[in-house]
Amino acid sequence: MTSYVAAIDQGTTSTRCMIFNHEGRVVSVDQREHEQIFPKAGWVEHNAEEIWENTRRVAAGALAKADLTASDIAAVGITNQRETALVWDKTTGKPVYNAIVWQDTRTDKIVTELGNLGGGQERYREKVGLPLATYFSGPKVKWILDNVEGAREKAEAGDLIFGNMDTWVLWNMTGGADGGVHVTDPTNASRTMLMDLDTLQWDAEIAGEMGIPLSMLPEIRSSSEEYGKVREKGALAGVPIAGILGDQQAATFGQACLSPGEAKNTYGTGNFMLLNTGTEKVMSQNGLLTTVCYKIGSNDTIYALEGSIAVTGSLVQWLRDNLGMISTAAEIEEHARSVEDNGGAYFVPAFSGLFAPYWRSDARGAIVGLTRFVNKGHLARAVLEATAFQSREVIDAMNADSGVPLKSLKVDGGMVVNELLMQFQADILGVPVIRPVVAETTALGAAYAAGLAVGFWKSEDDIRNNWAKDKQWDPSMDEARRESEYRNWKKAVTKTFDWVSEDD
Ligand SMILES: Nc1ncnc2c1ncn2[C@@H]1O[C@H](COP(=O)(O)OP(=O)(O)O)[C@@H](O)[C@H]1O
Ligand SMILES: O=P(O)(O)OC[C@H](O)CO
Repeated sequence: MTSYVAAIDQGTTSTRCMIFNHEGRVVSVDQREHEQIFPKAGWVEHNAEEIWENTRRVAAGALAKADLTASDIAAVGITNQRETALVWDKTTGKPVYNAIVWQDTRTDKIVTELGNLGGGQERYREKVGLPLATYFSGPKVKWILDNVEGAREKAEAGDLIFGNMDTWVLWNMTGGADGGVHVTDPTNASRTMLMDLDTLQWDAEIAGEMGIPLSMLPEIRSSSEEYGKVREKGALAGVPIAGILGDQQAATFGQACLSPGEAKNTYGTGNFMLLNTGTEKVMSQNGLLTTVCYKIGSNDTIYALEGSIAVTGSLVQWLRDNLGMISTAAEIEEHARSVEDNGGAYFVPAFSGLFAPYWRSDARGAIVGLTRFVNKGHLARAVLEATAFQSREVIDAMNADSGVPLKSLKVDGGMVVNELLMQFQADILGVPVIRPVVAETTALGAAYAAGLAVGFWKSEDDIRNNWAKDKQWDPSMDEARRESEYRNWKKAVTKTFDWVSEDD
C-alpha cells in the first residue's frame, strides 16, 4: 500500500528528503549540509558528487526514520536550488568542474560582453524574461567550456552534458551512466537564459551566442509526469520520479498560490517572492523576472513574476561562520531583542552584487550609519531588517508591475521561525504576514507535483484544502516611522553602488 510521497529538496546549503502523507503533513525528514566552496572573492562552488552522496543518504535516512520502505512511497518529486550549473561526462558520470552556484559572480565579464553585442542587460529579456546577469546558468556553462581544458572539444563531440541540480539528481537516481534520464522541467529551464518562454524549448540563437552545443542540454518535459523510476540500487528503488520544480516555484505550489494574484515569499539562503500571473506572461518594468511558475502535465503553462534577493539567511550564516558573532542562527533573535531598534545602523548585504530590483553586479556589501552607540544587538537587528527591507523593495516592484497592491503575504523557509523578523516584516510592509502550518513548502510543492502525476492527489483542490494557517503577524508600526526607516534603507543601498570597477 503506497500511503506517502517523498521529495528530494536539493537546496543551496543542504539536501533534504522529506516524506509527506495524504494531508500534506511531514512524516519524516533527513537532511545533510554540504560544503560551501569559495575559491576566490565572488566565486561560490559545490561539489556535485558530495551532493549526490548526500541525496542517497537522506533518502535512506528519511525512510528509516519513518520505518518505511520503497513500497510505501507512491512517487518521488525533486526540487532544487536553481541556476547552479554543472557539466559532466555522460560516460563516466564525473563532473568536469565543481557546480557553479547561482550566487557566483565570475561571469561578470561574459555577461557584459554578451550585452555589448547589442541591447545591454535587456538583450534576451523578450524571449527569456530575464535580464543579462551573472545569476543565470547559461553564462556559467560558457565559463566552464571556455576555461576547463578540453571541455569545449568534448562537449562538441557529444560527450559532455549540462544540468542544473534537478537534472544531476534525476540522472543519477535513474541510473547515471547506466541509462540515467537527462531531463529538466520548464521552471528550471526558464532560469538558464536559454529557454524560450513561449515555446518551452531551447533557443538555438541564444545558445549559439553563448557557444553552448544544443546536444548538451536536457530534454524539457513538464513539471508533473513520470520521468523514470529510481534505479534498483538504493533506498527508493523502483519508485516513479514524477515531479520536478525549481525550489521557489515548488514553494509557490506548496503554498497553494494556484490562482493569478496569489504570492509567497520564501526566506532561505536568499529570498524569493513569486506572484502567480496565470497563463499571462507579464514583462516587468520594475526589475523583476518573468519565469515559468509550473506546468502540470499537458495543462497550460502558468507563469510568475519573481523578485529574487541573493542574500538574506546567508547573511545570518556569515555572521555565524565568518565573524563568529553568534554560534547558531537562532541566537540572532536573542541579540536583536536586547535593543529597541537598529540604533541607526543599516546593513546592505550586496555580497553577490544586488539582484532584484537593481541588478547591479558592481555593488558590494556595506554597513552604514555606524556610531560609537551601535552595539552587537543593533547589528543583529540590522542583519534581520536587511531581509525585510529587501523584501519590501521587491513587493513595491510587484505592486507597480501588477497594478494591484498585495493585501497580505504568505511566507515560508528557514528564517520564518524568527518571530522578530516576521513582526518587522509586517511593520515595514504595512500588511499582515501569514505563516502556514507546513513551512517546508518547497519539498511539499515537489511532492504535490509528483503525487498529482501518479493520482495520489487528484486535483489542485486537494492542495488548496491541505493548506492551513499557523500564525499571522499584523503591522503595528506607525506610517511615519515605517516610511522614514525605509527611506534610510534606500539611502544605504545607494552607498553600495559602483564599488567593483571593470579592472577589478
Ligand atoms: N532563527 C533563525 N533566524 C534567522 N535566520 C535563520 C534562523 N534559522 C535559520 N535561519 C537561516 O535560514 C537559512 C536556511 O533556510 P533554508 O530554507 O533551510 O535554506 P535553503 O533552502 O536556502 O538551503 C540559513 O541561511 C539560516 O541562516
Ligand atoms: O536553495 P535556496 O532555497 O536558497 O534557493 C536558491 C534559489 O533557487 C536560487 O535561485
